[in-house]
Amino acid sequence: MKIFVLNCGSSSLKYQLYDMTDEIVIASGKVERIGMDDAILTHEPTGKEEVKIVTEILEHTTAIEKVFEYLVHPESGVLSDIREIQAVGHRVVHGGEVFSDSVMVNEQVKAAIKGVFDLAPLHNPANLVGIEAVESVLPGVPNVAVFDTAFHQTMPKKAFMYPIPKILYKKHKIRRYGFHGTSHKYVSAKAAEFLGKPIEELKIVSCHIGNGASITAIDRGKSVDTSMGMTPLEGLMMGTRSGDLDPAIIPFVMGKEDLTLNEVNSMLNKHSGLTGISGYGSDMRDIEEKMVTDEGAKLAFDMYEYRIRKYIGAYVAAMDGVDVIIFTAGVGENSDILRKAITENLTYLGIEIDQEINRVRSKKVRRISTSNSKVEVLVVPTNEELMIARDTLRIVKSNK
Ligand SMILES: Nc1ncnc2c1ncn2[C@@H]1O[C@H](COP(=O)(O)OP(=O)(O)O)[C@@H](O)[C@H]1O
Ligand SMILES: CC(=O)OP(=O)(O)O
Ligand SMILES: [Mg+2]
Repeated sequence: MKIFVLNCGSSSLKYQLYDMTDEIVIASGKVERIGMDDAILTHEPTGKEEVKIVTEILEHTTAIEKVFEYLVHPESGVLSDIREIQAVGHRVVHGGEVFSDSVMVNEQVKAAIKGVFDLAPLHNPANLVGIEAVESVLPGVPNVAVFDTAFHQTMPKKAFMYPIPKILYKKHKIRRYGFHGTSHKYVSAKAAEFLGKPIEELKIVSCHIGNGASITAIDRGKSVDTSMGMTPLEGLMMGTRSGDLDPAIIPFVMGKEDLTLNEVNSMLNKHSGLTGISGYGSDMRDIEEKMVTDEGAKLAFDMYEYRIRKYIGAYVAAMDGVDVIIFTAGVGENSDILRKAITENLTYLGIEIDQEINRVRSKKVRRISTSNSKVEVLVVPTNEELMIARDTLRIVKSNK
């Protein structure tokens, strides 16, 4: 069965086309910097030459249309007909408390995804656009939704409740949900496999550092706490999101700057984080380049790193120890500078890093800690797409 997987992130879209007979990737690719006039589309047909184009792509719909064009392209295509795709798996960021597992998409599911737009304003709208774009190009082909929130359903109440009047949880489901669950689940399983140990014996701190970023405490295979909350705004400082702050700032700034609720939401989601502090935008590659000479970029980097380090400490405390720390996602996998800055301040955990290995670029799972280190520190490339493809196959089969 050929399964197409779509992962619409806030600023990027990633896709993979699988032949699930042996989980082989027939084509993969991504569109980065969506919303900018120099968006980058990279299409990688297996066994053929990679295509890379830089063009204006302002919306996710346009990005998806372009991807389908390349899938059936006379030279760089891998399908003779787009209808060879038998099922499509979609990453959907927020499932609220409605979904604790992946589901077949129907009108009710779409309404439920829409029902929590407010809770993931940068993501769920993009995810639904993805579903609807596929429905129009591939009518009749089953779509499966795989939720970021599902893995974190194991969090205990003391971790997922907010210390506000309890009635608000009952009335509005205001609680912490957590995100990037598909990724945290995948990399923690990969790490256990790499170390040759059962996951049931490991305490893992998983750092998913991309444009959106979250850290999860995984105790013996189960998510017990995670840095994102009711929405993907809580927790770490991110590309454009503030992460944790004093909630009193919100009414204060609304009064002082005469902002509406929408405006303050947009400020915290789109104009904060690395963008808000550096003035150079959200891309860590730009920050790293500028911070050598620019104070704003340096401060942005230092705050970003410091906040990650504090969360690692918090989750070591939450689990009363740690065996493995994982770095994953766009920044976590690629920025040796950030990994160095974080880990050289974790000496209290007995962590020792081989900086030479840390600098090596690779798409493979690798250990960057030395053999003397008391904690294993790994870089594990995430693969949310493979997890989604597997779930899609499972759901499609069980619905037959
Ligand atoms: N070589 C690199 N060095 C540092 N950061 C990088 C590098 N390559 C990619 N990134 C960072 O990865 C981020 C994207 O991560 P990704 O996990 O794809 O994000 P998302 O899924 O949230 O859109 C970019 O914003 C960029 O900052
Ligand atoms: C939930 C979330 O922040 O996702 P992303 O990292 O793709 O923006
Ligand atoms: Mg992502």
